[in-house]
Amino acid sequence: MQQVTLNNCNKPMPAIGMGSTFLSSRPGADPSETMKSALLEAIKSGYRHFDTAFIYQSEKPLGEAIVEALHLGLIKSRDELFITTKLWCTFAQRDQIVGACKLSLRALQLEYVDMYLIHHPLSVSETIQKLPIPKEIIHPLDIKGVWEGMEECKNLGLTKGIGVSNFSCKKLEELLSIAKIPPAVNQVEMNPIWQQKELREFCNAKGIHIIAFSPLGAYNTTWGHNRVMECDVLTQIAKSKGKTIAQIALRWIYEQGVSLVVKSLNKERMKENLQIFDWSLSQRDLEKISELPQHKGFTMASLFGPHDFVLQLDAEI
Ligand SMILES: NC(=O)C1=CN([C@@H]2O[C@H](COP(=O)(O)OP(=O)(O)OC[C@H]3O[C@@H](n4cnc5c(N)ncnc54)[C@H](OP(=O)(O)O)[C@@H]3O)[C@@H](O)[C@H]2O)C=CC1
Ligand SMILES: O=C[C@H](O)[C@@H](O)[C@@H](O)[C@H](O)C(=O)O
Repeated sequence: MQQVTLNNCNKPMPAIGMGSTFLSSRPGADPSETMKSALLEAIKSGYRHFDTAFIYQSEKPLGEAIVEALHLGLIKSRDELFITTKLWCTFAQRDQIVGACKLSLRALQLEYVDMYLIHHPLSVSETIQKLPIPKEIIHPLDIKGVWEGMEECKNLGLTKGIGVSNFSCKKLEELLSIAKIPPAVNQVEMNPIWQQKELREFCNAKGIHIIAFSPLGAYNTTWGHNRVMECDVLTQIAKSKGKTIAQIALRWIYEQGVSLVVKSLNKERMKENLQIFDWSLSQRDLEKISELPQHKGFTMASLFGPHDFVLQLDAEI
């Protein structure tokens, strides 16, 4: 698997990771068991990079899958894996970050993660009971305080690297102006239908590596769409190359110098999504993809409610 070198993390990151927002995928199934067996299957299929988050409830099953993988001898040591988790917005305050990271480590049964990300550029001051979230409890992020907490997690050895997610150029500028340790990565929505050209240019210039989430447009999920997987241009390219549409989308992301996290519960599709390294897109294919009409899929407003301040964050990214 191709690996990427990151600015504040001394461990290389595999360019493809397995996502883990699984909850809505199989109605009726025990989510924890479904996740654990899918994650174990992913390790068997060759995945070594895993993307989780406090809010996904997939840290515990991922931890269990890692224990089992060690037991089965699929991996010799935890060090062979690159594990990312994320600080949830209810913990996004200076004095709560180290504790939140330790909570995630306990669920994962790990002594350290490889990457710890601020999940969203906002904070929520109470535990969320139900949606929509009242606007009184959503606040702008105290970037200085929260990033100091992230730096402390790294300095304590709780995480090898630190970064952010869903950060616009504007939010990154703010962060870079105060950071002692600049962020290694920015995990954002990116796929052929939401190409993030401006953000990519900015991040390239600043040495921040982009990780694409929802690289298939979160196809067949409650929060996703079919614009990537049913795109005519991608379908034609896939046919002409004898590849699948998913492979064309993932290869395009990789050719932009971006890593990706893709989620599948299906063994065949897990393997299919890794088969993108021994062929390439032609100049003509790249041109056609660069001309595709753009549509954003994920919005923070869909999660936190259409409050002015959240809509403003969405408009920036
Ligand atoms: N930082 C953030 O705010 C966010 C981070 N993420 C992270 O990114 C990960 C990936 O993004 P996600 O939103 O899950 O969406 P993806 O774009 O990875 O799409 C996942 C969907 O595509 C299907 N799929 C996967 N591979 C194929 C294939 N080869 N052919 C056809 N269908 C396929 C899956 O179904 P099946 O399982 O049946 O194969 C699933 O329904 C998440 O799991 C999460 O870890 C996601 C959203 C926001
Ligand atoms: O409730 C929270 C959502 O499930 C959470 O997962 C989002 O933050 C986002 O869509 C993601 O997948 O990272």
